[in-house]
Amino acid sequence: MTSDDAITPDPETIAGLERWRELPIRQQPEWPDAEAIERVHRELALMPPLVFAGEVDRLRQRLAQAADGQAFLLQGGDCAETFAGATADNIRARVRTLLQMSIVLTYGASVPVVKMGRMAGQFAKPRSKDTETREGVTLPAYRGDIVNDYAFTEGGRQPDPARILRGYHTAASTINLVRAFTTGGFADMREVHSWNRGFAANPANARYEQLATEIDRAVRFMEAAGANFDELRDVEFYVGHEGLLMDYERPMTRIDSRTGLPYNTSAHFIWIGERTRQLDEAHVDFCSRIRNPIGVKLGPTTTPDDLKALADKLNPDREPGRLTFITRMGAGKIRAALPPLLAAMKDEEVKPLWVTDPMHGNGITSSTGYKTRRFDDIVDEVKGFFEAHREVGTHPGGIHVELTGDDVTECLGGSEQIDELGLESRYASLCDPRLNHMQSLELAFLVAEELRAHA
Ligand SMILES: O=C[C@H](O)[C@H](O)COP(=O)(O)O
Ligand SMILES: C=C(OP(=O)(O)O)C(=O)O
Repeated sequence: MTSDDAITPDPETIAGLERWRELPIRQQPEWPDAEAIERVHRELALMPPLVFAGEVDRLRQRLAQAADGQAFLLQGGDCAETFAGATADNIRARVRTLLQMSIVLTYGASVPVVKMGRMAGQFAKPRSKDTETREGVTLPAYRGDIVNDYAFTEGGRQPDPARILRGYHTAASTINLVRAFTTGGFADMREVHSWNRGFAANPANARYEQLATEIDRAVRFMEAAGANFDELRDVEFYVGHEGLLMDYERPMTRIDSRTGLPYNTSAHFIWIGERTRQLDEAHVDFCSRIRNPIGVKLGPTTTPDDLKALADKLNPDREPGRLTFITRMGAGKIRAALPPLLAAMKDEEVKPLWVTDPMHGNGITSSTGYKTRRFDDIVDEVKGFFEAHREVGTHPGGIHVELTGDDVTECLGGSEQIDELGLESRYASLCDPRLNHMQSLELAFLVAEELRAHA
């Protein structure tokens, strides 16, 4: 379609995109210079989109299949991406880890996996407190690299609008490399062994190697029998992040010339956090007006009425694949809190996609002062998620995890048995603790077993 035959958007659609400005809003920084932020808005609004609306539509179809029990969503990446961390090595390690997890799930549970990085835009963080105090000094909390610096200095913690543009460029180079990896041969299923290269030898890797050997043998057999695996060279890979910082999300939202409808072109998938999912506030209103599939994080206090109201607001036409509920209840609560929510949506003709985030309800602080999570709690929440779906008769549709491809020591336990003293050796996250490569693979094997049992 040329710009001449672009569909003209309805003026009400355009006006609706500004409605959030009149509503209560949470978790936004106090920018020191109103003019500077306006300049950034104007500049960002002219930058090329990072994703194409047609890809967003295809993802919606894939998520509809997952909601229907025909596929499974794997969503993972850093808690908080950083500008310095957007290196080729880091991005490759994360993509490889997700590909490995996905092959474990596909092969282990015979289910197509929708692959999505918590990547290329996961730069803004909601915080429990607006400030942080260290040794008697109080400064604004770190809100992610797109807002301020982690360095605990007055200048560092000052929100800086120029960071939004750097966030855009970092997201652009990240998504560029992700696309190169996933469509340039790196993600070819015949490379299953090579994805494991470079990661330290450990029991999860050894189990993976065994599985890769089986896949290799099956692929060689099928090729000998005439199957053409060249078609499986490229993989679909999507990106998503929390749609938190409105000064980034709004300028990245554009009108699709094919349909005249608004798409947030900063990512395929946008989710609303547990702290900003109030029905009559800015984030829910804004997300209700964009075409991207929307996720909502749900903590243990969510009620069936909250769910119904969110579904009415975010998916009034009950479009398949439009709405994903990402539950993050905590291992001790999920078995009581989730079944009534599943039951409340069970009779809907078009069901939401149910995804478990076993990370955010299981945060603890170690005696040595690190934010951490126990691998056992994460596993227990995943098991509770499958149990709840079995009890109610609904589809467990996906998993959302904070992970890295690196060998960090941020979560306790796993077969490497990271203990409290071990945390400090390679703790790199600037916000919440992530699963390392081995813990991620271990979790994938567990999910594959649960999925197989559920089938
Ligand atoms: O990633 C999620 C939140 O941003 C994070 O859990 C908030 O952490 P805080 O409680 O240290 O602010
Ligand atoms: C803040 C996050 O999660 P939640 O909204 O579930 O706390 C997150 O996923 O980074």
